Amino acid sequence: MIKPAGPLPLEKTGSAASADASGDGADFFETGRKLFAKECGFIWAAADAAHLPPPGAPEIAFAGRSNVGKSSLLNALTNRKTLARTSNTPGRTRELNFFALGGDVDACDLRLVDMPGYGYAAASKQKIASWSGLMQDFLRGRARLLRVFVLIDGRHGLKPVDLEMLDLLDRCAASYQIVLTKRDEVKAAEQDVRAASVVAAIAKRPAAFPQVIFTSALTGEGIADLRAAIARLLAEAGYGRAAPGIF
Ligand SMILES: Nc1nc2c(ncn2[C@@H]2O[C@H](COP(=O)(O)OP(=O)(O)OP(=O)(O)O)[C@@H](O)[C@H]2O)c(=O)[nH]1
Ligand SMILES: [Mg+2]
Repeated sequence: MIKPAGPLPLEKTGSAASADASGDGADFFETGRKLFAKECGFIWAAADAAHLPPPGAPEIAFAGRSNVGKSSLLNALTNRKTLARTSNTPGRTRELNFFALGGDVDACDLRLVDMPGYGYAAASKQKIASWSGLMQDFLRGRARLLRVFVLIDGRHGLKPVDLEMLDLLDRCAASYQIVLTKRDEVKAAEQDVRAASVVAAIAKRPAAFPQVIFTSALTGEGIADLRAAIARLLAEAGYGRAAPGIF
């Protein structure tokens, strides 16, 4: 990937994601496609740490500034229009929303967590404090949280408030990976430059995965790459192919 490769066909942009992790010729694009073709449904909402779902399936979470496109990306990944509620109004998603892929709350292949956005200008101090508390409790307490995908607006790159989020993730030792969004709004000539500057900016961060994926929920660019990266992550964590029958 996961480094975007401009005009190349999508499947070719994902060479790193599709590379064989275990020496047996695994095709993570195909595994990812199959995984995300499964049924997916909303299973849980948590407005505070006391009401998180009991641990079970592996989890990945999507974080990012308000309006960056978290809910839209979740819909694109799962090929649904209205799984997660999207909005033009920043701050729409106010709780941690859990979705189950390929099962229900008790048993599924993967839980997807849509996180409330940060950097919402109109948010009160009290709201910001409760958001930070919820984030910390969630990030520190989830043994099966495999990775947090931090969405960054591809038109702007990393903002100070994004760096604060990365600091929090580093402090919580929560593995994270940057996903650039709204690729359709960025000129082809600027895409590689934007991705390279983000890769350079996170190079020394302890919990950061060093590769970046550039996506568009609108055109679908990069979505197959992201699915492949997730399939690979699951396999490397011992789920999926390592546990026959899961997917
Ligand atoms: N052009 C373009 N617009 C997008 C893309 N993804 C999301 N958007 C738009 O960005 C706005 C915000 O999208 P959401 O998915 O609701 O953003 P969010 O990050 O979930 O926002 P909060 O829940 O408020 O934190 C909507 O108007 C979307 O249509 C994209 O890939 N390309
Ligand atoms: Mg949202």
